[in-house]
Amino acid sequence: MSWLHRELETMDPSIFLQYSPPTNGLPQESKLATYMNRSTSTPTRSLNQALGKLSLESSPTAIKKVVITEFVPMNYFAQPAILPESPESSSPSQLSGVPNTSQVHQENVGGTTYFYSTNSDSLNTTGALNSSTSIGPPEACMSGAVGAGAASPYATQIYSGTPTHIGPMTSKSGLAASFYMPETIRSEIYERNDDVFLQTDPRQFPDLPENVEMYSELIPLEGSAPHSIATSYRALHRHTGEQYALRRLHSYTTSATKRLEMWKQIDHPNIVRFHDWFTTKAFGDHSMVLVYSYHPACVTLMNKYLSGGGGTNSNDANGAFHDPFSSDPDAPRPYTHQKNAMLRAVASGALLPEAVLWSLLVQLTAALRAVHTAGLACSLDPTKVVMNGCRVRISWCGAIDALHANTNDIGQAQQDDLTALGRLALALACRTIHCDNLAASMELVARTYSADLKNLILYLLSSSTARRSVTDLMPMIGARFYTQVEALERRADVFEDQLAREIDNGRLLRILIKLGVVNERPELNLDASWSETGDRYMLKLFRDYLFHSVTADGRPWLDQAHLAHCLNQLDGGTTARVELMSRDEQSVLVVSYAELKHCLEQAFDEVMQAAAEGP
Ligand SMILES: Nc1ncnc2c1ncn2[C@@H]1O[C@H](COP(=O)(O)OP(=O)(O)OP(=O)(O)O)[C@@H](O)[C@H]1O
Repeated sequence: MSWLHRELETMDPSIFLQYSPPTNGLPQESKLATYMNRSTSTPTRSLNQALGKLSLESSPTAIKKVVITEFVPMNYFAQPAILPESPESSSPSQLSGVPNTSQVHQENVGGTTYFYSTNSDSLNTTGALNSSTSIGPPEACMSGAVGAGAASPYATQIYSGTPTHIGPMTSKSGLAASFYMPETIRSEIYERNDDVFLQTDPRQFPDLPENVEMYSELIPLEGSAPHSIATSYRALHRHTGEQYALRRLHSYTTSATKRLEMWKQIDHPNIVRFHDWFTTKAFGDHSMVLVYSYHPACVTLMNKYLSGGGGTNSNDANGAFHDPFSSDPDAPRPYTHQKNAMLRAVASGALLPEAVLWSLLVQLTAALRAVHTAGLACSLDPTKVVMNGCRVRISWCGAIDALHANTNDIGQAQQDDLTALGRLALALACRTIHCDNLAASMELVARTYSADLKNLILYLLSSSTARRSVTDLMPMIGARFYTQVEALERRADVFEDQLAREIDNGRLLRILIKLGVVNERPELNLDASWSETGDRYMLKLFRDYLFHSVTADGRPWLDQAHLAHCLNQLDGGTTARVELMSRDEQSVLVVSYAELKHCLEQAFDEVMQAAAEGP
């Protein structure tokens, strides 16, 4: 039986097709013919000329009954290496090289007909490449960056692997562990996503107003203690859909908002951004609401390092030291208890590595520097410093200024900030806020940490009348500043690597979506000129090759690396060739990925146009 008949037998979906006389030897209803006729840039004429020389074993009848066979995947995976050599006799054109003619030749190997197209390289792949990055119209895609150069990077788009300077990242301790271990970064991102996507149902808080100015879906922030002065909420901006943190000052309002205006100008990576304020009666009183950026999965320094976060062991999941007195922070503590708490922290290995302490201090001094330079002060407090990941931010800045509008002495408030930083540094070093006995606490610091850390704390806590400044801390921080910068650079490297992977994933997803959209659309299946013909037929065979390959003994052949490799080749529209076998295994088309990509773009555009046409 000739390949032509075998093609006809598998043709789908019409039961009876009116026979059209062959044009140059190729019947028009043949899937191959419809593919080869699909555009002027394809080798229609050459193919038809080549096929015109074929001698058919039998002539088709006037009306051909088409048998629809059930698909059985039998397109055994074949490496390009096993493709037959280009037959010298069947075509004057070359298989490889840079062809400038549109020619097709064929060869029959063991009853299977191989069709070679030699013009695929001359397809205008650049345009197709650029549009492939998007599943929408070209202007909506992010292809600007890749389309700009003459040689598109997509032309060789295969995943480049992890750069050698990134890995291997074996387990590390101290700053490295929390700053740039990929697993740590990944778990931080999951935590944030959990916070954003696994949202608490606002209906759990029926007492809260549905809308407060431009904000809705108010949820009290986890951990916020209900009291009469202030409450914190997470809320959604009704227009932008973005999340914000709201700080409501109960039954309070002020017209002295000069400092709040100044806070609005401060944009610093270690300060939670203050955006706006407004007054409202939505809560049933006359409240003032301050609006801040929302940082998902935040935890206060107090909860993370100083109060044990409710953990039952001396070390909780965050590595926080559990102080048995923390349930009652106001309880008086005898000296021995303080010292014992610190010694237990030492014994249980709960003390923070010095590099982590310096990282926190560098970030906090950077924040204080920005605040003080702007002529403001922020009342540093471990319950008002939040962390997510390894980033520290001072939260609710400006709330004190709203409450004590313009009355407090900024110079004194800045000195208080430095003292508060000293207390915080000491508390972090001892893993407890109960460091009232300065001598005992400093003894522990001196025993465990460097002299620089001890001097920094002593400087900040000194009661001399000399005016202290945050810039004086720089010599004490010294070269540790470089450690922080280096850690951040390493972190940026890890992010870049992860981003490169995500970009690749995005590309492959887009191309998979396109293939899925185009292949065997049920609503167009009744149209014989669509799913089984033209560009779509090639894509269908490619889909079979990609996902339905089987081993020689008929088992599914699965190799995800091969899948990703082929999809990358398709997205890149490379000149590499792939052999696509018809489902009856009697015909094989040898096409380049550039040609397949062209088919995909055309077919996808058709679907897009059909979708845009409307009823
Ligand atoms: N900008 C922010 N984005 C996201 N979460 C935040 C932000 N600022 C603070 N948080 C989190 O909100 C929670 C509550 O903070 P809040 O300061 O209201 O707590 P609180 O201990 O009740 O303080 P107060 O008694 O002063 O109200 C904390 O767990 C903190 O991590």
